[in-house]
Amino acid sequence: MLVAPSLLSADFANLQKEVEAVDNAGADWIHFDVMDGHFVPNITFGPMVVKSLRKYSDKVFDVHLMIENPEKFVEEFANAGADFITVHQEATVHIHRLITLIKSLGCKAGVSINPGTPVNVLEEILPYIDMVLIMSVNPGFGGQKFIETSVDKIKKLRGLADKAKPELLIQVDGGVSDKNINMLEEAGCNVAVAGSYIFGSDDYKKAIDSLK
Ligand SMILES: O=C(CO)[C@H](O)[C@H](O)COP(=O)(O)O
Ligand SMILES: [Co+2]
Repeated sequence: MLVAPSLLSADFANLQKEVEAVDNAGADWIHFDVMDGHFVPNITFGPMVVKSLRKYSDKVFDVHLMIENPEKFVEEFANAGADFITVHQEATVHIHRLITLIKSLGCKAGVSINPGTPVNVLEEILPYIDMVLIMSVNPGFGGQKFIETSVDKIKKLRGLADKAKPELLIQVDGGVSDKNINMLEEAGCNVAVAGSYIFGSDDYKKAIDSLK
């Protein structure tokens, strides 16, 4: 299981220190939650913050865009040093075009779906993408309760991916902790995003190790 601490629950006054701390604690990826106050009811940060932190970690920078009009901003995030750019299926009517743009910028492409969106909408796009992000809370905030039906969605997606794209990464985001990680792995998830569980603990290494 790859572990991606979500900076949403980090100390925003000390982001450099927080990135270095989770990097040293064994994080595989660093997860950036970009929110615009339109697609989700919260605002976080943009590409300048990603770029500023790029020099403090060589880990995979995993940018989760929860914004309207993502096509206008992916190039800036690619230039800022993003390795993965994940866009929401619900945020665009031209997902194939957007994926093609992300790949042309030299990034890996992910597509995310909200809890109310069925996995079937992804069937035709799977061959073109590197990762699906299953939201296991409604996007916008850290520290929410895990939505149990997400486990069945992961199983269903793993079944589709086995046929269309066996190497597809399945990422789960929202309410992930040591209580549900085994169940998520059994369902077919291979990247766990965790914000409040890691940054809310007093030992980042112990928290990350418990998810691995
Ligand atoms: O995308 C997100 C919210 O929209 C976050 O990545 C997610 O909520 C992580 O926080 P937590 O682990 O505390 O639930
Ligand atoms: Co996220």
